[in-house]
Amino acid sequence: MSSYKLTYFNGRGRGETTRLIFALAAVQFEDVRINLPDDWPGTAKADSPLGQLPYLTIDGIKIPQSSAFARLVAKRFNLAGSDDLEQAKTDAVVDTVTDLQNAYYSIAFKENSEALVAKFLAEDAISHLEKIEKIVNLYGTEGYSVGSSLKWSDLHLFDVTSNLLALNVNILDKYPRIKAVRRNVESNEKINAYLKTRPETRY
Ligand SMILES: N[C@@H](CCC(=O)N[C@@H](CS)C(=O)NCC(=O)O)C(=O)O
Repeated sequence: MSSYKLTYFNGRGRGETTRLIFALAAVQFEDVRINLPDDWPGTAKADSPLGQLPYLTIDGIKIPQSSAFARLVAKRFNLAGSDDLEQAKTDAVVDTVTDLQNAYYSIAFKENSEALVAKFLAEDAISHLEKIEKIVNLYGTEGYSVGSSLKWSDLHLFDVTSNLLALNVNILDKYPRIKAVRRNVESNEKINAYLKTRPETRY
């Protein structure tokens, strides 16, 4: 059995999808949370492979880039798709969700950004949500983004759309497929238990 250590800031951010994969697979991992500003940059930055977080240390080997290591872990625990075609569909959903994640991060940390956030919610976020609804409709069944079992794409969708719901509780009302995936993820027993005990953070 491999050992896993996730190093990230004390937030959900680009680390939470992997935490959710571990929770769903019921796999133990070390959850190292770097505190800002005290512990960053300093030695934590120097220790990271690319001067960024997150990274995952697997049996002593550090892997940067959140999608790369989330995909690896998902593959190991059968949450990445059952054949290469289903894996590609799952990756396509993940990438479509990551486009939204990147757009969200481009506005989330700006100071005095009320106007920017309002514009994002009215325009950019909607355009991304429409694409996500479309691809989930294309590849998934009710409650699943791909096929008919939970995959890491569902977990990624769940976490990233939570950021939008925190800004506008009604933002998903026009996206029934996205909402069904969220309900399915949230009602999973292992995920539900994890959500109740994880640290509460804004992002
Ligand atoms: N493509 C990378 C992006 C990593 C990234 O942008 N990390 C940010 C936090 S989410 C970071 O480390 N910022 C601090 C810094 O660059 O000093 C990934 O997905 O892991």
